[in-house]
Amino acid sequence: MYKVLVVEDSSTVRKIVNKLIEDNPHFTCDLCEDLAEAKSALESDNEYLAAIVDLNLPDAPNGESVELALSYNLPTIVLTGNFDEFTRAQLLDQGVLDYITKESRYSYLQVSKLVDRLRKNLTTKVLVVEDSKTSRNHICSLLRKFQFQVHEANDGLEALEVLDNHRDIKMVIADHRMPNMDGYELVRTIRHEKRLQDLVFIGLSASGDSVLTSKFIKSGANDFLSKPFYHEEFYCRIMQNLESQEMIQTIRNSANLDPLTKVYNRRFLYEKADELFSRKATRSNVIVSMIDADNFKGVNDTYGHKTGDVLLQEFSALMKDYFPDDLIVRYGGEEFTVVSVRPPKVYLSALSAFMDAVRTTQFTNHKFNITCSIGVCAEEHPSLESQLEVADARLYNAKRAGRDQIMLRDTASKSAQLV
Ligand SMILES: Nc1nc2c(ncn2[C@@H]2O[C@H](COP(=O)(O)OP(=O)(O)OP(=O)(O)O)[C@@H](O)[C@H]2O)c(=O)[nH]1
Repeated sequence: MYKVLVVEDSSTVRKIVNKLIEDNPHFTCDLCEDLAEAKSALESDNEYLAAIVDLNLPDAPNGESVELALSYNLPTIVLTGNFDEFTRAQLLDQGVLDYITKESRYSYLQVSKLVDRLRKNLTTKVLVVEDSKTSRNHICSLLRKFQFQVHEANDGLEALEVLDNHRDIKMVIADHRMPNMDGYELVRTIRHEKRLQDLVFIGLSASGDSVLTSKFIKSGANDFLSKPFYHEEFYCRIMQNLESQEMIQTIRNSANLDPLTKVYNRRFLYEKADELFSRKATRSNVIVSMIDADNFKGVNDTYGHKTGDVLLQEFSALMKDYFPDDLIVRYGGEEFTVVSVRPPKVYLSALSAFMDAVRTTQFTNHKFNITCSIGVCAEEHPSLESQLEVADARLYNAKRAGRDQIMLRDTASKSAQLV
């Protein structure tokens, strides 16, 4: 749970801001109506994700509340009754994140959206690629102010190395002119790699050069920024691009994930299979396992269907713990498929550990134990379908042999040892 400090003398505005922020289950607000209350709140606890402060308070008529929040290094959003260009520029120079006029519900929605963005940014990695140290430092410090995890590279080649080492980077901001590999070549190289297709790429180009900017877009950039840029333009473009990417991800997840267990569905399995089986190098490493909870019907019959659903969710969560780098699919009912390209010994020891964990876990609030049976096909096959067929036949044999066992070839065992 993240805490947000709200300092505002109008009780109506306080209530609206509080409601909009706390509608999001990640947040709770501490409400203060003047500077004195804000001081004592910050003295007793300054673990706030952000501060939302009114510029003029009865006991702080000259922006002292803003200075206070900034002195605690809090990402600060300023609320004000009227828009004044001079004050706005002054506040942004002081280091506030944004300056929002109290006009309508829409303005307060902006505040709650920005606070949620800060929360997401804490785990969002951005790579800044720029050979000018001054410009790079400026962009990095703006990004850090918005709570991003920032990585840096001096040119395109260095950027590719960083992307390889930090595979969860979500956005790249890169200049056009750099030694070794320039921004265009970098974005073209990135777009060539399937893994990086969804990465947000924002190009930086010199002011007013529309040829450079269109060249960036044509090379595969999502957007561009002309240097020098305004603080607000910078973060509006960054936020907008990240939000579009998240929306695409949400749509994709709803097409690819099983809604109950949040592991992949069969549709995604077959899509992935094309990738895995199109190349001999990956095809020969594929290991397919069919994992089935034993006597699951009995769980439904004893505890009800809802508890059965919770068991499936907890069973899937356990699989995610033991097979973090493998593809986990709900094949149907209580039957799951795990597709791995890990070295067989490493993967099979994970299967063994998983079986042990299933035996000892107390599932659902009824705290009962279950077991599972597993059929594995580690031999090379021309298609996923035929590997699935073999793994499924072995699962059937494991069930027939008494359940709670793993069938790697023709013999069952209580743990996964290559035979
Ligand atoms: N709660 C719940 N039950 C499901 C779901 N999907 C399938 N089932 C139930 O899972 C049960 C599967 O039963 P069986 O195929 O007989 O398998 P089993 O009881 O696990 O027996 P073995 O596999 O032989 O160990 C059926 O009762 C289905 O109704 C689901 O999404 N939620």
